[in-house]
Amino acid sequence: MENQGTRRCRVVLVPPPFQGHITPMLQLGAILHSKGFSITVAHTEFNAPDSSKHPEFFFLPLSDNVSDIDSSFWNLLEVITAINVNCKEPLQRYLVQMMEKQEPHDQVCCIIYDSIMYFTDAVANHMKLPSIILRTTCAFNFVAWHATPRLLAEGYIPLPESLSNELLPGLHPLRSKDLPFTGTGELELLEELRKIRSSAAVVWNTVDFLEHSSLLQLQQQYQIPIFSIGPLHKMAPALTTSLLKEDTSCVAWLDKQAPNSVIYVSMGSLAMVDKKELTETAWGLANSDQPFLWVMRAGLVDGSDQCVDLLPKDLKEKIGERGHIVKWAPQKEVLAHRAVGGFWSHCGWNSTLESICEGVPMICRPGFSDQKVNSRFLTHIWRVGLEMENVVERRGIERAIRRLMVEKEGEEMRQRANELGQKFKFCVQKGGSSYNSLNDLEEFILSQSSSLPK
Ligand SMILES: O=c1ccn([C@@H]2O[C@H](COP(=O)(O)OP(=O)(O)O[C@H]3O[C@H](CO)[C@@H](O)[C@H](O)[C@H]3O)[C@@H](O)[C@H]2O)c(=O)[nH]1
Repeated sequence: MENQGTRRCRVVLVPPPFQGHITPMLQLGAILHSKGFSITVAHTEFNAPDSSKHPEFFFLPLSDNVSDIDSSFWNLLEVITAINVNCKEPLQRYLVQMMEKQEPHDQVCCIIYDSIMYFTDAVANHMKLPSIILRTTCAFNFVAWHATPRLLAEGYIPLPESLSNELLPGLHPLRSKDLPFTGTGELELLEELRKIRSSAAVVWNTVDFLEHSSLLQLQQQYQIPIFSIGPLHKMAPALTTSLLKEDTSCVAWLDKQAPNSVIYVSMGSLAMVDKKELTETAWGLANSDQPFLWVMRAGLVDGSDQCVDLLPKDLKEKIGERGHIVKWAPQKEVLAHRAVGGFWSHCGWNSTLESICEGVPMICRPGFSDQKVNSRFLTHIWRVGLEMENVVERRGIERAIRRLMVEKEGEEMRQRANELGQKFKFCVQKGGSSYNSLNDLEEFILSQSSSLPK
């Protein structure tokens, strides 16, 4: 179903099938819809968004043939490659059909695709449609990616252990171990992801003041407009984008806790931990004496649907009512709750933005890719997070929780997070940088549409 009304033209969105990417794309769709554009979401059948939650969009399922391959975390590169091969023909076919039937008031005026869905560029070219890329990580992540040829030449990739703590020249504050890639195996995909191809512009889920110099650097490199209109979840009207069912029981539990007392623990939708880390984290939380809310999604430990069953009985008894465990939480609501005073996070970019917006400081336990970059900025530039070292054991965890939740150091981080959160609020308000940039994006899309053949 789709609510038409009087619309300007149609924007086709192409998100990849991952929660951390579908969310910002749907948020962008909701923003553009509120500006009068019609929205089509062309998505894979694998991990498809729930169309019933978005009656204002038209959904176009693309057959991806991913069911034939192992789609587990360990195989993400193969899944991404398969999608880019398999979805091209169906998207092109659907667009041809759509454009043959389109009414003058419902012309497709541009395609916006996530960097991961890079096949879209060829489809847009074939259809003579302008395309725009949506980037869902921080801008600095791409600054680091663009430095790959130099880092390869200087021997920083593949990563020699002896250099892992060394600050990288030209990439302050990253150390070699913070690079968003670890070896040459990922370089081919990286090369695809960092290209801007024939895109007319880039939309970035970031905030200008936070990443001003990175954005300037990328702007010079790309020579096309960059619209930084984040944080998208604050720019968009409220909408549900979860692929998993949210367990809202945690909100009633939070209501019973003291202000700023709860540490929220979540590793996002992809990052995993091993059984030892799960147990050590649980002991650290149990021994910290702080109340905690923990998201143990199915698969957080590889192969386990009920991760809570992996915890020993005596540990569960010690935790008792002080810990509340769910499989998936309404995270934005949780972070905005007065009881939540800290976030133990894998530092995905959405979680990072959501936490800062609510003034919640973090314990940073990055897993892979841009998470390491985000963690470094959170801990060493914005100073709203504590870094968890690689060896995760109960005493270190207990100590980190106390530092964040009880000690002055944590209070100061909370204050800085609050100040950053306030600045974010100004950016999305009338006259703020993201607000203005969105108006520019709107004009830009309309200017692209006026040059299309009628
Ligand atoms: O119980 C939960 C846990 C998470 N979320 C939401 O899920 C999203 C998770 O996104 P993110 O924090 O970015 O983590 P990932 O799911 O790991 O996201 C992938 O995509 C991000 C954006 O490109 C990257 O920054 C990450 O490294 C990559 O793993 C956020 O919006 C959360 O609010 C919930 O709603 N409930």
